[in-house]
Amino acid sequence: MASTLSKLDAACALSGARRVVVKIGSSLLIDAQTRQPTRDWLAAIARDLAVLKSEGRDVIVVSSGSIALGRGRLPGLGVRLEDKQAAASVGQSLLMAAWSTALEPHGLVAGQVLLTRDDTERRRRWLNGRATIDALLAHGVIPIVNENDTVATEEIRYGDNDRLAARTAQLARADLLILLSDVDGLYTADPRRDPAAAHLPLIETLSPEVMAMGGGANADAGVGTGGMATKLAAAQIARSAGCATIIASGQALSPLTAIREGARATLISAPNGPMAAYKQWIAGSLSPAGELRLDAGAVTALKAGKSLLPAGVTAVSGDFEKGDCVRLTDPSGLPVGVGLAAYAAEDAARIRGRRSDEIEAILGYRGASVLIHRDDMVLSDR
Ligand SMILES: Nc1ncnc2c1ncn2[C@@H]1O[C@H](COP(=O)(O)OP(=O)(O)O)[C@@H](O)[C@H]1O
Ligand SMILES: N[C@@H](CCC(=O)OP(=O)(O)O)C(=O)O
Repeated sequence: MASTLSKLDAACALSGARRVVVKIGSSLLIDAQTRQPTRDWLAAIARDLAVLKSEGRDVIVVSSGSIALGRGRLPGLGVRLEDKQAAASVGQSLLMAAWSTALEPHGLVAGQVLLTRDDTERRRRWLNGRATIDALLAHGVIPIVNENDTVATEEIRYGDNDRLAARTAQLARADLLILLSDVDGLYTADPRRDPAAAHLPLIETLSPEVMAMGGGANADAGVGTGGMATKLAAAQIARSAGCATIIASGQALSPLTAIREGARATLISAPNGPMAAYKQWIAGSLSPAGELRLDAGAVTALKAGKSLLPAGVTAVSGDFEKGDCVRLTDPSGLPVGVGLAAYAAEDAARIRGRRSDEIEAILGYRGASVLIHRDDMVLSDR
């Protein structure tokens, strides 16, 4: 009975998702013997992705494989950091070529996105990354994301693509993250070591007991980059961003179709949607670094669900960067809400009270047409 429920749950989560991030590890994409892309598997997953796109869903792929492909092309490379980075440099273009070839028969275009940890942890860069991904999706492109291994050193790495995928899901405000693995979900213990381990179809709380089932970090030293523990850590990041996670096997051809058809998998649900989680984060975890005083017209517009235009701002105070949280106040100084500024304090002060079409002439560059986008704003309940 439990497995029937699991089939419905993972399948339903996929049918209901609006924006999906699919993480694909090197072992699925690259043949261990030939060190070439697994063309049949890629062709099949491209078909799966095309189906999701044709249903109107946004799809983002997080693809590993650059280092393995680069090593295949430059077999003489050693194991030093710079050798790995050289492998990534050569392999990343091979990886993108493989993706473009696989997606082309479906009329789909692949867009390369290389991220380092700073891109999702520093809000200024985070806003830029989000805008790029949104623009790619708006043009029907499938972003193919990987870590920027050529420049990322240990201190600035995500470390594994499971976590990178969760951060990408958070950045893109996806509602579903699919981690394709060599195992069909989470078990009560490592099924390779404990044949009595039971499959868990649905996880609603990532309790310490559940987290412990993945073992410690690098529990499976020598196999990938950390086994189930990194997948659970990724699911936890996704969940706190309002994004559910499916852990499923990617070993057969067309694994996404298999999930749709009820293949066994684990669904880790998320209680709130991504937008609610994002707004909770803005309202609850960030301390405002400055203040924008609004005129009465702007206050009315915000309450009607509009974004904040520079024209409605009468004063700017504090020292904030683009992407920082700022307090919004009405003409008498009473709180209206908080939001993430699309301009730093200095530029905000220069464009306050001015029309959006004057911004470029005033600042000398074309930035956002609003000072705070409505999605990046939380109004006080008054
Ligand atoms: N509780 C668990 N449930 C399922 N798999 C587990 C568990 N604990 C450890 N594992 C191991 O994690 C492996 C999947 O992690 P990994 O090899 O990193 O996957 P991938 O290469 O697909 O990213 C499984 O093959 C399994 O041996
Ligand atoms: N960014 C690296 C992969 C990192 C990683 O987590 O790999 P994997 O365990 O195969 O998902 C690469 O492209 O080779």
